[in-house]
Amino acid sequence: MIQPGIRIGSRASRLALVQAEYIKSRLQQAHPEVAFNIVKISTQGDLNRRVSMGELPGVGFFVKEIEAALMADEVDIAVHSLKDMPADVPPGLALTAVPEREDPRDALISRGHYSLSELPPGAKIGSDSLRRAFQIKAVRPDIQVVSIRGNIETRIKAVDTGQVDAVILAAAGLIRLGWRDRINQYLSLEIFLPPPGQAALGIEIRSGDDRRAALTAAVNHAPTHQAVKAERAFLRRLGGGCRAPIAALGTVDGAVLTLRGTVADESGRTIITDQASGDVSAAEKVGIALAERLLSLGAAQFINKAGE
Ligand SMILES: NCc1[nH]cc(CCC(=O)O)c1CC(=O)O
Repeated sequence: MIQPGIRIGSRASRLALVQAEYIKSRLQQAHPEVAFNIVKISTQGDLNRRVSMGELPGVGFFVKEIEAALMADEVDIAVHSLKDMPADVPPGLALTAVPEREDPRDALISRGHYSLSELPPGAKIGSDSLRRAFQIKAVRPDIQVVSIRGNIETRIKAVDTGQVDAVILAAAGLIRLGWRDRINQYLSLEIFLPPPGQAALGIEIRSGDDRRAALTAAVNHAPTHQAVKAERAFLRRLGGGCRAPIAALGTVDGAVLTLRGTVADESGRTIITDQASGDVSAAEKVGIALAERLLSLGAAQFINKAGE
């Protein structure tokens, strides 16, 4: 019997296609009898590239069109950068597999190959992330953080042309695009805690599609999946849609999952960090417990305000 092909939906950006190709080849290896094809979908996030990310309404604009294609049965499997996925998966869809995480750290690319501490006084760093801006201010209050638009290539070019002295990007994206040797410094996780899901991929299908769910299991990495579940439960409990910067990273050591999390108010004046541990099988409980701890430590004041 001829098996129908499986359509893998991806954004058309270079990073998204590299990620989709990687998942396609892993799936192909695990299921040689099935044909896998990549379907490119252009998203609002790509179309609005000239608009600063902070100005775009809501979260998840990179994933929405792909989810719509999934629901409309135009594709069967979606591959997303997990950190671009909203805390809640829409009804009708399911996040079934999370492959092993790439390096979760942020990375600095600078003119003159300087590290963050070596950059000259008053240097300009290009970033569109409120989280990264606060983290920079915490160690180098003299540095000017300027808004910068565009994809990863455009941001690196801004360094090469002297528009900015440095940019901070997720190491994972740079490594996946083959630019590991452009990284001048890997920033410490102590200060630059990444947002939930950084460096991880999310494999999404229509819920109830048991055949595809079974297929995607081949690319799942259980420790990463559990870590990401904790990070996303943390995000959800804090209020996924709020504008307050939220960072979280889960790590698994044997049967113990440890989650570190940070939440800042919109001005960056108050930054609250803590960690929680628990059994790896109770990942979401760890995420919720940490969120509640941060809320009781004072995050409740600015989280609630941000939603108004
Ligand atoms: N928001 C854009 C985005 N989505 C995923 C990555 C990089 C790879 C990843 O974190 O998985 C990036 C760029 C960046 O933050 O540098």
